[in-house]
Amino acid sequence: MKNRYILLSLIPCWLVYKEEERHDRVREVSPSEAQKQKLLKELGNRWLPYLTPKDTEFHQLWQENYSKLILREASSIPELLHKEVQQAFLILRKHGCLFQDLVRIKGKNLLTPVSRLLIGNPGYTYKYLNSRLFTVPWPMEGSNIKYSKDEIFAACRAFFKLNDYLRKDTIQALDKLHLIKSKDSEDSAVFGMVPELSKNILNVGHDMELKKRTTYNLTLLNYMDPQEMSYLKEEPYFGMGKMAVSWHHDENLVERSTVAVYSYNCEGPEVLDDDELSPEGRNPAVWHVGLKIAWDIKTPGLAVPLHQGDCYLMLDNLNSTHQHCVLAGLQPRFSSTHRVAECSAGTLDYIFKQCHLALQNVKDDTEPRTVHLRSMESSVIKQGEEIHNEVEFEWLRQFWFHGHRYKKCTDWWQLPMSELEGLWKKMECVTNAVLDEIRKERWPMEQKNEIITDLLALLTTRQELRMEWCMRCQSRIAQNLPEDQRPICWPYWEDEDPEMPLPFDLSNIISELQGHLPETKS
Ligand SMILES: O=C(O)CCC(=O)C(=O)O
Ligand SMILES: [Fe+2]
Repeated sequence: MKNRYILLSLIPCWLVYKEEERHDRVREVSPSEAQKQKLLKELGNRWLPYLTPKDTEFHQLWQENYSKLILREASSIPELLHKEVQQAFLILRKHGCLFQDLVRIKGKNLLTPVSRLLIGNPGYTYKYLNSRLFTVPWPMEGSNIKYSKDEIFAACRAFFKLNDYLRKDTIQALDKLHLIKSKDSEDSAVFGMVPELSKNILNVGHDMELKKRTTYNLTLLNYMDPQEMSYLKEEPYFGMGKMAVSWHHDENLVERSTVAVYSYNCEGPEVLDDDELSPEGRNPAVWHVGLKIAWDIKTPGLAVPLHQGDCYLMLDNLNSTHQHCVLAGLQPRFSSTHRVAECSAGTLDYIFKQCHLALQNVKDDTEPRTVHLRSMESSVIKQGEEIHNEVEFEWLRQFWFHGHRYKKCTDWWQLPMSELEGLWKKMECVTNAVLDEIRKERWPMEQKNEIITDLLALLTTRQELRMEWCMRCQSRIAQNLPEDQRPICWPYWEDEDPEMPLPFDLSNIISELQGHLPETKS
């Protein structure tokens, strides 16, 4: 592991240039980007209107257009919970557990202004802006997790408690707004009395739906000290001032699930008197959450000030119909954003199952490097190679891209990651075995062509993604990160590596496969 940096520097630079060219060619303006540019041009130097609590129509606008945004003022939340949570934020900052993410947006590598940490169910991950974050596990019942420090354990426990509090609170809020309709009441109106049994079944459906949308499985913590940021983007449509997080919808969430946010700005010198500072618009000294309706320029935007310990809930489909942003104040500020991440392909259980599925095609009783395949059925080969790509690019490379950051809090991921690497290595042997079989004459033409066509597509993707990950790791912005966070391009190996049956660079194999296909197909 130690010599990874050395290996990385040996990646031939022509590979890098090739990849840059590819990106230039494929980089194009997405429709939403084009629409955004058009809108900004139309606006010229005018701003769209937005309201703050100083405006008389503020509450009416909120009720009419932003009713699924719920604010819970700090005073409504138990004092002890505030204490534990705020302490937890400070501990995590003290131990350097929050990191700026090197994300990829429209082919560009960018460092997020806010520093983040994902805490949640053991083995869960959350993907945003092409980066998969891995949870520092919170201590759920029955889990036995080792933390690097007792204080970090206490911090994770505090966010687990907060999560439970916010879950219960969210259920109450949804009930109050009748946002999860009881099927029971709808149906009984139509059919008269519902027999007890079917009533129970309907209630079960209702409860499941409620659970699905409120059982937060992780929280993404944010932290930023505006004084440390030399540059923050200006909010472009309304003139709301400096943004810590630009307009966005939260990604990868269960449909219609709530996002619950706890906001904690460190107290500083008393914030300047509101009206004196800015007779119009929001107070730039105070942190706010900004909301707007997506694709709507008629409805004014909303800027809601957030004071120490305030929480807000984005209920039901608010996250998809509206966008939100975070407007910076002057003091450092933390937030804990509790989400129901869509995890059908995002848990360790899931990826292990996938790997075992792929490796069902290997006969058990063989020595490590030479594997014997059970089937050369094209669908079986294809599935195996797809999973090979999935574990390599969605798990191993994503994990090592974050360097050693996870070790700061816990060694929880080390063992599963090395197990996954072992399974992936076996899949390298499978690909090698498939290639060996193809080189033999005995396969019917049609079956062979089918396998080669699928394999070619999947190996081309593998090659392209390997180059892309090398580029991401080698970018200047990545290399300038502090040592413990610096991306590691892993897995990586040299051609002569006796443990690896195939080269890292698949160009020659791809050319060979192209040569196997009949003229018309190549
Ligand atoms: O900090 C906040 O209030 C919200 C942050 C946010 O929108 C996000 O992390 O997605
Ligand atoms: Fe968000």
